[in-house]
Amino acid sequence: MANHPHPDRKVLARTGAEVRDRLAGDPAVWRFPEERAEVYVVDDFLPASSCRYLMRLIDDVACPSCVIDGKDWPDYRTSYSGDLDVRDRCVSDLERRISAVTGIASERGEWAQGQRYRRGEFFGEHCDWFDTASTYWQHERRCGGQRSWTAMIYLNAVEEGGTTEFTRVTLSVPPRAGALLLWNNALPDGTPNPWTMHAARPVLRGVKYVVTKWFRARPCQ
Ligand SMILES: O=C(O)CCC(=O)C(=O)O
Ligand SMILES: [Fe+2]
Repeated sequence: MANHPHPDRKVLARTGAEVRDRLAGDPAVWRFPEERAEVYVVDDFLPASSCRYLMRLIDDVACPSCVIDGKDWPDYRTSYSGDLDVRDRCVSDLERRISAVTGIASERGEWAQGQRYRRGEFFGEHCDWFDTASTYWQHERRCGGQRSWTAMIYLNAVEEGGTTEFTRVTLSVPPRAGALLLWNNALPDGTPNPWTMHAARPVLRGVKYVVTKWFRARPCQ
């Protein structure tokens, strides 16, 4: 299997179809009109009180963000971030809400990560799926494998900047408090989707808070 270029292809294709069907049947979910990438939004996903609480929690746990292979990528992700403890009631409620929409059990995801961008901070262009030719893959393949879907919740609106931009398709998403942004990192056949390349543009005025949950092909906690 290690020699296969797309080791989790079958399960990612199946997960993609299951989640796609589920989202199509949910009137609260809206898909961006873009064939090449499956990107969805759910407005008013999280109540304002939870957003406020999670922003304070992120302030408590946030440390300078890292990227996989971070030493090769200085100044690529300048935000602050930290894992959110699922023993917190608000965090577990958020995890439950994400699983209710996607149908994916939270154990098939990494720990939810809170992220804060202050003025000038950003996350450079990247895809969330793993490069299976890299050395870090030897670790990731044993703990959950390839990334499947990404769920990201905006906790606040930003005065200026801080959009999430899918750079290979014409799609720019401004932060809206309580909105969930969801996308499939795989193509329908389960291989990595290069059209999901995205970036968090620099915050120009205000502060931006998000929570990200990256799902995997297999349980990883
Ligand atoms: O903050 C954003 O808008 C994007 C964050 C992101 O790309 C990620 O968490 O993988
Ligand atoms: Fe990302």
